[in-house]
Amino acid sequence: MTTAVSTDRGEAAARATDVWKVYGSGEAQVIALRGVTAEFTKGRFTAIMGPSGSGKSTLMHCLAGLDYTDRGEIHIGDNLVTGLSDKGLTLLRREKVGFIFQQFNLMPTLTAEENILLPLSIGKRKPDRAWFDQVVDTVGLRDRLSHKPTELSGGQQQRVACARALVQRPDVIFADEPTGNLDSKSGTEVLKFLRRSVDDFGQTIVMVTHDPVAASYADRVLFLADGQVVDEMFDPTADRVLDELKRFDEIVGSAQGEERR
Ligand SMILES: Nc1ncnc2c1ncn2[C@@H]1O[C@H](COP(=O)(O)OP(=O)(O)OP(=O)(O)O)[C@@H](O)[C@H]1O
Repeated sequence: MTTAVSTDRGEAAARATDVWKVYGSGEAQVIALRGVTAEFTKGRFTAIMGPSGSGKSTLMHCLAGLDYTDRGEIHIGDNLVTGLSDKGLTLLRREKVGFIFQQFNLMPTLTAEENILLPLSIGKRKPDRAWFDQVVDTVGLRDRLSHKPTELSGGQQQRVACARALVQRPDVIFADEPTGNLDSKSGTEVLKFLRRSVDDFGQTIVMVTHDPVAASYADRVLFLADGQVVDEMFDPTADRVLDELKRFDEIVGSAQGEERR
């Protein structure tokens, strides 16, 4: 497979340039990213897909300043992420980036409202009440704001996490398998919300997923294999994504067969 350099039109909200990431050393060494170059355009929804171990989470963690790169550059907007101190990274994550995780990651002792406002309170920023109301109404949580996470369904908890990410108006929201723990109805609600936040509010979203249906909500899918960007697809449908993933399986399968011979 050749390394495809990913390009997209418009201003980049996040960008990786020739990023390498190596875990471990010697025999245990794993090259998780091999020179990844990719742009994530402002106001667009991008899904990252690829086989297990292809480097999707590593790429997302490097983009979001949750992990260090070994080589190459990461930008969030005009900010160079690579080279920032721990303090600089903490500030950047707090002010520029929103996260949605598969496990929701809500604070159990706080109400839904307190969870949604937590990133703002940590950053000592005042909530814009009108915007808070709009976000809460969009995710349909108005009558659940005083509930603690244990009093909410999985889908409702993930909608709290979505609202928490959106309320701070980050440059980019990174979502790691946001529907992985949800039944298909709740998953659809979350995906529709993510789509709406792009269409109605101009939010930029980067989402790692294994699910072709989830990927079909994106504007574009970036395919990784063996730590490299190998393809991209605009205006994806679940069927086209599935076909592409099957094609990768065949290529990877035949490459492994060659190696064994
Ligand atoms: N902390 C770590 N230490 C050592 N190796 C790691 C670490 N994190 C990831 N890896 C390795 O790096 C490679 C890429 O992992 P990564 O989690 O990014 O893949 P992925 O595409 O997200 O996989 P999955 O779909 O299974 O979540 C894998 O071979 C993985 O085993």
